[in-house]
Amino acid sequence: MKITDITLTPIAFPDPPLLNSAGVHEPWALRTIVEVRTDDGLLGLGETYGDLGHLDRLRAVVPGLLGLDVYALNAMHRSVADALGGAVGADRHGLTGDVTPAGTVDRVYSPFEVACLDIQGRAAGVPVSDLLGGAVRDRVPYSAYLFYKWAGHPGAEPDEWGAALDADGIVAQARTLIDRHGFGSIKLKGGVFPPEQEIEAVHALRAAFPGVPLRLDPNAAWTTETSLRVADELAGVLEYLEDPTPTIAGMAEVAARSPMPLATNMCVVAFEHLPESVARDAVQVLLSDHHYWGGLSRSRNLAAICDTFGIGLSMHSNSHLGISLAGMTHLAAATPNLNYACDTHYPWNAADDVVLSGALSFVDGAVPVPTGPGLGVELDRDALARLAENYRTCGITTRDDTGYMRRVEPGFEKRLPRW
Ligand SMILES: O=C([O-])[C@@H](O)[C@@H](O)[C@H](O)[C@@H](O)C(=O)[O-]
Ligand SMILES: [Mg+2]
Repeated sequence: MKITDITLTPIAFPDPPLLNSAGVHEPWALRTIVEVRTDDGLLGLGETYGDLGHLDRLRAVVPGLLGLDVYALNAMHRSVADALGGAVGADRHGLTGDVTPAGTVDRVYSPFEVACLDIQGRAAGVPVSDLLGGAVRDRVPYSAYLFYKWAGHPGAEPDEWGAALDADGIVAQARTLIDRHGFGSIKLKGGVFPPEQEIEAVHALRAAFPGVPLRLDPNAAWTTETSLRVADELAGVLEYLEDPTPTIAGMAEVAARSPMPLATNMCVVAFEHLPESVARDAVQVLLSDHHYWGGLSRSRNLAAICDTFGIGLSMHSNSHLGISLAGMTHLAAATPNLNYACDTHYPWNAADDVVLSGALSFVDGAVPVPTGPGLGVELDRDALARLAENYRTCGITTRDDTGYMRRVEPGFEKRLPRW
């Protein structure tokens, strides 16, 4: 089954003004939809970042992939590495740490690997989870991913979610997400307000949702001292504290005295970061993400490393649509040691999905693992055309949370740590 054609379609879909330590989400989120076709007429799908630099790198590797067999994943990885020639992608799409040349290869390779696994599954008549070793669960739990947010984008009408700028707003947002989707655990994106306010919000969540596992993620907004103070105040309340402070060294310092496990999707984001992190016991829970850990198979390698070193495994997300959610769900289903509910931004963006509805849904806070061949999702061609037109007209080519925030608050600085 040789690859005969690859189509890359950059898309944009509406995104609410979600706040984080870097700034605020712009009105449009970008992705790239990857379609891989074979000589026997099969089609496989992938989804990845849409930032222009990444899109250019995707385009640059396509010629080397044409003609390869969809089973030749090692050759594909090699071909991507050769075509990139050591290039490093500057990461502007959101708080996922330092990008290295090897990490850049993994980011660019990922959507092609997913598309080839989709094709392999379709050819064999089995779901992608079977290709990854077989599902060990038939439903994948996700967490309610809460964000401080404005009522709407500046100059626009309030959106359906309304404002969440204090503890009451955060509890109300959690209630909406849990009522709609049944989530059984909660993650709060922090790093937006001084730590005291975010501690208050976590306590309010604990009071409103007793027994529900809680996480807080300030995306490296705190010094090590502040991190330890917050950790002490939230001892027994959080299941883990995510990226309180920058760097492996900083995380190790906090981890040595923290009463709860520390998690990351910022200081360990490529295989070459693992030896130091393991040696210093900087991170007790790793957030995997097939979009930058090199696709689904290499994410399973990561899971094996975590298993070996006794590191817990969770899953990270950025703004995404259904092809990504399908990939995340197959991977989580086939990863025995993925023992935390996964993150997903999907509820914030699902209204504008690019796949036909029906294949993916949240039932009691979990996505039932698709059982159809491949990823189990089909492209909605009308939606793809609409979202591609959004991309052409929205005026955004690279995610820039900080620049957008500065237009509203000219003095805003992305300073990590800030408190
Ligand atoms: O979407 C966001 O604003 C998040 O802050 C995202 O960019 C992060 O990468 C992410 O979700 C995280 O867990 O750090
Ligand atoms: Mg995080």
